[in-house]
Amino acid sequence: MTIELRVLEPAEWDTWYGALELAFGGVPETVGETRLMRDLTEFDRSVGVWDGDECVGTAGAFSFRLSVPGGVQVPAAGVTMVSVAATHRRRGVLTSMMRRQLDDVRSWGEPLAVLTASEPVIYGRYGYGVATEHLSAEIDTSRVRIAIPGGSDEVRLRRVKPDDPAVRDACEAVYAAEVAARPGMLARRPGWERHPVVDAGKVRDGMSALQCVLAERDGEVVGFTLFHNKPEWDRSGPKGTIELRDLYALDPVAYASLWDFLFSIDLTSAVRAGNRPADDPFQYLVSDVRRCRLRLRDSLHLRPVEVGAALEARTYRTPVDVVFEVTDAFCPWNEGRWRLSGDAKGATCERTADQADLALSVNELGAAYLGGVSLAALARAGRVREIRPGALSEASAAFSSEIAPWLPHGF
Ligand SMILES: CC(=O)SCCNC(=O)CCNC(=O)[C@H](O)C(C)(C)COP(=O)(O)OP(=O)(O)OC[C@H]1O[C@@H](n2cnc3c(N)ncnc32)[C@H](O)[C@@H]1OP(=O)(O)O
Repeated sequence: MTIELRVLEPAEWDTWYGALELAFGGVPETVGETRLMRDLTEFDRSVGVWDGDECVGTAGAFSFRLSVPGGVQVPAAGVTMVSVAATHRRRGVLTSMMRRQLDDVRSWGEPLAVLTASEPVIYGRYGYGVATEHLSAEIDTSRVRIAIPGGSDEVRLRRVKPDDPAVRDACEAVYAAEVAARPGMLARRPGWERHPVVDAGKVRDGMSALQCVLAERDGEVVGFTLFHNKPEWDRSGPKGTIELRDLYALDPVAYASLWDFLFSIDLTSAVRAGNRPADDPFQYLVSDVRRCRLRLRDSLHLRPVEVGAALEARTYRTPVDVVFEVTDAFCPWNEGRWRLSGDAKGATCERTADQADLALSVNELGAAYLGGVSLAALARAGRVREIRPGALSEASAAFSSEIAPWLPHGF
């Protein structure tokens, strides 16, 4: 039987998605999740690998716009729904899909490809670097208190229905303000506003349906939180947990007020947060950071598909003029020397025959791209080589970001 890789047809979606679910263990998603993924699938950007009429490989790409340092939203392929059947693994099926996909992304003119990995070991070979981390926390709210800056009396907290269209609009406006400020976030495309409120099967684990509380000042929505409550009891009494899904606010007072609300819900003694920015301010407001059990994990993996266009698309915190010698075995069109000249206003990045100042692979460029991983730290790990003395600290300062890059949700 011949193996065929081809673009996905809408009529094939159920079989294709069934193959994906099976590769992830075979536990079906909720109806809401499946419907959302069906609606969000971009068929002409998805491929299936077929062994006869059996789907043995899946991969898709969303046409995202990713916020980068400087606030520009850059076209980026959001690599998603990647799987290979257990019967066909380790025969190069994934590599064939990644080859096709990166060639496609290049032809679509998107300078970046991004993904979240089921296992971080998979994607380095295709040129991805870990560009963002996320912070998780398990906070003992029976012991930990949160400090609220003055002015909280002006913030009104109001419980609302999370899927009310007016509520969604107000929350999306708060989200959009954050996208402009923080690299790594995705500008919302039509349909994606359903993502934060889709029923993700948490209810099965004994959790409440999604709950939403708005923070308002003078009648304007200035923040919101989405969460589940998981009530539990033992012989000494209640010990429920708040499972945080989202929390955004436009100012520090609204932000702290929402956290304080979550900390003080009766019959609960813990807040669990699975995906917060690495520099989330709550860490600096709590009375006992050790009892917050903080942990960092890799999140967004980023690949410059066109090195020149990618480096030109962002701005640089301090002036920079360096020549990179780039290696890229999987996408050799990026190999060679590139001169990057830029500052906080803009940048150019062009091929050059000049001497190289720094040598690195495309993985390190991807890791450093959003400003969350420093080139200097990568050099100390032996992954960036300084050729011209001074070039490392110049480039490292220029690439850095004042605010930690963060991807708030998977895709
Ligand atoms: C963006 C996303 O959607 S992430 C989700 C990824 N999907 C999953 O995790 C679902 C379960 N796993 C799978 O479906 C498959 O095992 C995949 C997709 C991870 C790998 O597919 P395969 O077709 O087996 O990969 P392929 O044969 O092309 O492997 C290429 C190389 O990567 C290595 N590799 C692939 N997957 C893994 C892994 N999970 N762990 C370690 N090495 C791996 C292979 O050993 C091979 O190495 P080599 O070139 O040195 O021989």
